[in-house]
Amino acid sequence: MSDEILKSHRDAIDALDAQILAMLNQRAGHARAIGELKGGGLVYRPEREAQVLARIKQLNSGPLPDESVAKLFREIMSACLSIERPLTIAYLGPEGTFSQSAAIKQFGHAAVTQACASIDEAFRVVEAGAADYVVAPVENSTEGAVGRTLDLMVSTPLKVCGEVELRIHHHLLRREAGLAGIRRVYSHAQSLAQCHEWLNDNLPVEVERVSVSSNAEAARLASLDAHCAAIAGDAAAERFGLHKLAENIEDEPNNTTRFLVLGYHDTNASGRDKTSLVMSAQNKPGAVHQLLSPLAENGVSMTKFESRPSRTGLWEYLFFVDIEGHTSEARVQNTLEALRERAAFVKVLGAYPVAVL
Ligand SMILES: O=C(O)C(=O)C[C@]1(C(=O)O)C=C[C@@H](O)C=C1
Repeated sequence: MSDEILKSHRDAIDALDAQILAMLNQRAGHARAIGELKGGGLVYRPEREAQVLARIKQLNSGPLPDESVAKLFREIMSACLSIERPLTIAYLGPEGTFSQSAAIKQFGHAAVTQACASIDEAFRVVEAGAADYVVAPVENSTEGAVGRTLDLMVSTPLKVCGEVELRIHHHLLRREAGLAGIRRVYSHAQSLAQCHEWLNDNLPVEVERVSVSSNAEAARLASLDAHCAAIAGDAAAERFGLHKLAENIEDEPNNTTRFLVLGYHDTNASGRDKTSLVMSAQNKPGAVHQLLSPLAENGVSMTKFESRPSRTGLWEYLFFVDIEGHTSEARVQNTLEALRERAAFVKVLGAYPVAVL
């Protein structure tokens, strides 16, 4: 490669960087002006963010992949929003958990993330106004529903205003560089289960598997003892400065966790939305079928159905249902009206944009 050609490309990059910088600040100036128009009210607009990201992906003609440009714009909006007002996001800690990664995926790095000891506490700090939003895991593609989040959603005054899908990649992490001498592997019970085959195939049988409260806690423990390893994700590896001895060791390659974002407000329609509901049905034959028939009658598709025993009455069930569409649409309103006539209890948990990233 000739030095001259290299220099000409770097000069071009310098010139473009100066333009990009000037444009970013122009964009931030508009965001600040919008912030002033909002007059100290609601600054975070998930429907607008979803539209911005979807449009960027559509406009993109490469060579950068759609996902990369969307991630860059995620961070640009995060920085713009933080000059309107910085947001605080509560999540199930400690630092380095997948919940924290989900919070950053949704709000970008300019948001302040606040680790909480439990999902209950994360809801409570937002309900009490000590944080703006909570990001809580609701289901995993291999392990199923997160019951505690579902239970909390039944009674919280908070509304769902977004969803985040996070691919879960587990790595074997350790302070030392090689596999030799590992006596114990720490991880959350779910992650040990999700990497069961890999552990059987790659570590001696005498290596003890110890379940702890979170993957981040596992990484912390592994960082203290040269004979221990942890199974955890990238954020925990970074947080505790551990080597990745083996990457993506989950047995199921499409392992994904879905998180919900909840805050104290409703969200306008973005054009591609979902509505989450919880309702009760009587425990008698055909009750569920009868309850759900208004969906088909109004041409509304169901994207999720999860049943859970109600904690109020024996043999009564709650049904968590996600439907396509927003509560401002007539077909969704008609469906809700019909559901309210049939079910003893219906609560709209929130209407929000379908995940774009
Ligand atoms: O459009 C707005 O309401 C803005 O505040 C601007 C902006 C952006 O940077 O594009 C920032 C934050 C909002 O959550 C949505 C979009």
